[in-house]
Amino acid sequence: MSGSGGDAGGRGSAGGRSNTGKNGQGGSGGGRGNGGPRDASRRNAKGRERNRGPQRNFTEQAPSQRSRRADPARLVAFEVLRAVAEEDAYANLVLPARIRQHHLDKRDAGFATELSYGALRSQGTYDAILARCVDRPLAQLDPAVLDALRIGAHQLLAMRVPAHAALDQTVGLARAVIGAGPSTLINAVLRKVAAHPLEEWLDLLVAGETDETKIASLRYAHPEWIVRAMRQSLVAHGRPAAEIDELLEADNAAPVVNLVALPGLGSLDEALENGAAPGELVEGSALSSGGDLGRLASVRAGTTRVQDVGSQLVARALAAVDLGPAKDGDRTDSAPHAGAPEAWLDLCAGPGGKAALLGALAHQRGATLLANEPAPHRAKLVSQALSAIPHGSWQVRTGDGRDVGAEQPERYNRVLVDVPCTGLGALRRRPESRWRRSPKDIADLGPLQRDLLASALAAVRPGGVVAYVTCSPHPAETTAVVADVLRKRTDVELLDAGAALDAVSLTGSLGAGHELTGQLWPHIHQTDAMFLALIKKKA
Ligand SMILES: C[S@@+](CC[C@H](N)C(=O)[O-])C[C@H]1O[C@@H](n2cnc3c(N)ncnc32)[C@H](O)[C@@H]1O
Repeated sequence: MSGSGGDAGGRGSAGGRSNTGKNGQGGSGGGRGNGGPRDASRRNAKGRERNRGPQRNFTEQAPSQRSRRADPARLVAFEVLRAVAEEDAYANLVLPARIRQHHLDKRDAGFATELSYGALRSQGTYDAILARCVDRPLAQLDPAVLDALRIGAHQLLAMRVPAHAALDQTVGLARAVIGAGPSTLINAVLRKVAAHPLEEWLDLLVAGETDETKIASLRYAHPEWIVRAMRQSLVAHGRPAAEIDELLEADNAAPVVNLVALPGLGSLDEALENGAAPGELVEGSALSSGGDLGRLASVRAGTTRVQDVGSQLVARALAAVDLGPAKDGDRTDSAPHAGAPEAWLDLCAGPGGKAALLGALAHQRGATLLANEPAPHRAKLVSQALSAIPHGSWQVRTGDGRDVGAEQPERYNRVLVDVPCTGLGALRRRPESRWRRSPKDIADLGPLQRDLLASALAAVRPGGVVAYVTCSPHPAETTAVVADVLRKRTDVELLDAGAALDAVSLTGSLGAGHELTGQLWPHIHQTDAMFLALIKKKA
């Protein structure tokens, strides 16, 4: 047996399998030869370290006799886990900073990414395994020790790191940054973890369990309430509950990096010449080949941007709605006169991904875009995102979107309201978020989501359209919000959002529609689980 990580570099059924190669971030297999920090001799082309021997040859040295040096890539992963736990940091923000700070090369950066993301994503499953290997409740462990154990567990169970290297290096890391005492415990516990490969551990954990939610929670490393929420979401949007395993598994895969060329401004040529593949779902998109995107001139210029295809589809669907010819009867006191260029509004714009695409589309059509965002630092990001689009066709407003409807009634032809949500549809991107969120977040966000949609409906002119968007498929954030707000009004109607998504897709049949709303899925469309409702205000 080649160690539990023998083939685990990639797939498997349990949460947190590493998918290093998939997004091109490569993962150095990290294991450094026989554990020496700079021995890359065993790494393959993707930087993974092969687990050569059939045996798990652990060193017989006592932890106290081993290296006190922390391998920089493992140190970065450890620091990321610590920052997430202690400072409520976001891994995707803190990781690049630590990689720079420790001057990691590309392979080590890939390894640190795989290790930190994997250990965070699969935390629930690893904790269940560790609980069987520690003689006290995990809550009684020093949190730093627990994070070191999670890092060790991920190397042993889900990466192509030889068991002896995973063990020696994790113990060395613990000695260097926590102390000699805990390293003995870490050594003993990780030896127990290494006794079974991941699949065997999962079988042990679920043995005798009949509750499907608990089983899926352990197998796919999601909190039980999210398993239930996602199953409920599938059914609410007309998909079989049986897809839950595929959906949860998709959450554990590293998301592909998609590019968008801003219409009329950007080009994908350079990206395609550098190995990117043309996007298959929506025009003007490409699948990045990974690596440093900053080397592409159009990315540096901001005319080609990283953006999930789901986001591209919903923005394009809003822009493509046929509003028919403007009529004089559409006019209100505050509305632009008939025949005037269209006015578009992005009510919740930060950090500006969809605003950039909408801004470019608006510019192409001679329309203008107002991008609103209340958080000043995020409003700045919106301005940066829009800066590649000729000035004069867009503006940024820093303020509460709930006020816009009253301040600027019936002014806009097209309004995007991409509301703050739980992000349950984008768990792939935020490895720690599934463990941070709680059902209370859904309840807490509900009033704001309804108020923002009401403000958007007040701001749209008769004959205009509002796109209500979330990156969560949860019915409490999607269909229930739309139903509640629409129930009170007779002046609006739902357009067929599934058909609108099809109309802007290259395939023409995404299968995302259900009862006039649209829902994209990671396991079906390889996008974030974006929800779209298109609401037209009657003329
Ligand atoms: C889901 S994000 C929008 C993502 C954005 N559309 C994009 O594609 O980059 C929601 C945004 O709503 C903002 N927000 C929060 N409260 C708001 C409010 N009261 N009015 C308007 N926007 C708000 C958040 O700061 C956040 O930037």
